[in-house]
Amino acid sequence: MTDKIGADAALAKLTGWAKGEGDRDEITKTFKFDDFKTAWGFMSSVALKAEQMDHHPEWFNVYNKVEVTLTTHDVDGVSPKDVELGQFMNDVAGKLS
Ligand SMILES: C[C@H](O)[C@H](O)[C@H]1CNC2=NC(N)=NC(=O)C2=N1
Repeated sequence: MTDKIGADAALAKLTGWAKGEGDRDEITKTFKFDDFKTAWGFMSSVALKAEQMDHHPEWFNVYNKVEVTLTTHDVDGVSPKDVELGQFMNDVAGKLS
């Protein structure tokens, strides 16, 4: 079981993320890449990490853009798992950009 830390605590640790616009305790970021192939590579890397963690993003992809929302259903809010996955996404995107 993981702890709920809340969006503000997560945002203090993550570059470029923001509070989601929904009613839930969630964080969001839009990643932009050169093209669809690169966006898909990002999503593939993140998907493998998400499976390893048993922690899955909500995301929406159009061409080179991937809009991501992270929250933890098990605690009904943002947890350290969201920080870990969000940081992983930042790291992968940094290598692809
Ligand atoms: C049973 C399984 O461990 C859970 O449903 C996992 C799967 N992926 C998950 N992903 C996210 N984002 N939050 C969860 O609480 C969650 N729980």
